[in-house]
Amino acid sequence: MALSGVRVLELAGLAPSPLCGMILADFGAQVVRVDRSPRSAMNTDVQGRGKRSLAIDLKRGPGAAALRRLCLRADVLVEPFRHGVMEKLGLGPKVLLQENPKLIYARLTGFGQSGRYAKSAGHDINYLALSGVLSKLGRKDENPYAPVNLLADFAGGGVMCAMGIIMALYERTKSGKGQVVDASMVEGAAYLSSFLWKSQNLGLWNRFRGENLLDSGAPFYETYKTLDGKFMAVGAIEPQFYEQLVKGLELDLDKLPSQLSFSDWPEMKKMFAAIFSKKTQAEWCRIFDGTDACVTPVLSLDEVALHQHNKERGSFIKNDQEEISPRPSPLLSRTPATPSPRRDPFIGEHTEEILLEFGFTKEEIAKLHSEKL
Ligand SMILES: C[C@H](CCC[C@H](C)C(=O)SCCNC(=O)CCNC(=O)[C@H](O)C(C)(C)COP(=O)(O)OP(=O)(O)OC[C@H]1O[C@@H](n2cnc3c(N)ncnc32)[C@H](O)[C@@H]1OP(=O)(O)O)[C@H]1CC[C@H]2[C@@H]3[C@H](O)C[C@@H]4C[C@H](O)CC[C@]4(C)[C@H]3C[C@H](O)[C@]12C
Repeated sequence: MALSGVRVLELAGLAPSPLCGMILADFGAQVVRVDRSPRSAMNTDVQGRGKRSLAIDLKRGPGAAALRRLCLRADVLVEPFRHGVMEKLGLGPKVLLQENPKLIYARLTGFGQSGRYAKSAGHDINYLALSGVLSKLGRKDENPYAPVNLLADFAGGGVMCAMGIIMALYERTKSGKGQVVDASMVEGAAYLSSFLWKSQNLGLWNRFRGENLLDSGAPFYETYKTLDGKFMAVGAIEPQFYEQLVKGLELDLDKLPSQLSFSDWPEMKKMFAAIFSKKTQAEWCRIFDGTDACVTPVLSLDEVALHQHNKERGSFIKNDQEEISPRPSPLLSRTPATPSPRRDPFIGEHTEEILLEFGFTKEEIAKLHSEKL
């Protein structure tokens, strides 16, 4: 796999860094999640696929020293704590990069390693708010709406951090040197929304929230409820696709206001909603499947793996515990990801095995155990 042979130490975090570690593991990296001792923490990492777990108390000297030893043989360290925590543990980048100059030291935070909020707590919604993106999300006359914790935690955090790590790994093949990856979720969310910034002068966003082309303002870029209480997603932006949407709705294009007549959008949305409410989701699929009307069923998590298109591509996979989840993406033709089918690791499940692999003797391991580290 693309990342075979890459050794990653992922210090256990809440949600973003576990996704980063899982992506690296799915594409072949050996990921060791460094957990707090089993006695004190409940495992909340639901993205533990393909990882092994080592539990060690970093707050005590020998525990931090053990992590420093592990870092000597690691390619990547991912730390999910607020700014300054690792320095407090004596595990900051100055120390670890001094001891292993090839180490890629990834720091996944909400606000970054500098700036007045660097030491503040926060969650996805806070980062999304500070990025400016949240101000653009939500329906007309409603409060801004954060789409679960997908945009800052995962897209702007876990995925962006994994990308930074992989870029640093590639750069290291030329320079032979590691570096610090300062992944701020505020900046990650802002960066992935560059389109919002760059398209300001295209007239896409110059109306209030929820009144624009792509933010539920337009009748042809919206979801509509069907007779059976499900939904259809409509994305017929271009005139040639919009024409097929209108045909599928059995409307006469010539009798409708112009597609881009903003002032008519609210009335057109009501008309479309009334029409969509007359048929079931399955009936609308029979009308629109195979056309370029850009109309698709809004599938639940229970339905996605059964949808013909997703089945044909194998877009969703099952592990040994019969749990369904998305197949890693993107699909590399020659070296695809092979996600582990095994259950996620228990906290500390592989402590001894990992320490042995990283050069600790059985006596040293016994000592760490005896000192309850
Ligand atoms: C599932 C819920 C989360 C959903 C995602 C949510 C929406 C997010 O946005 S997650 C993104 C959060 N932000 C970041 O990750 C940015 C960077 N990180 C931070 O800013 C901070 O880490 C923080 C704000 C997230 C948390 O701050 P905190 O003060 O807790 O920690 P830090 O300052 O970073 O310091 C870490 C300290 O830990 C010490 N440490 C670390 N490793 C070790 C070790 N191996 N040994 C010893 N010590 C270690 C380190 O030294 C630091 O110590 P000091 O502080 O003394 O310096 C989940 C959201 C809330 C969860 C629930 C909640 O936690 C309560 C229960 C907890 C229980 O254990 C499990 C069940 C819970 C109900 C739990 C369930 C879910 O996980 C949540 C709902």
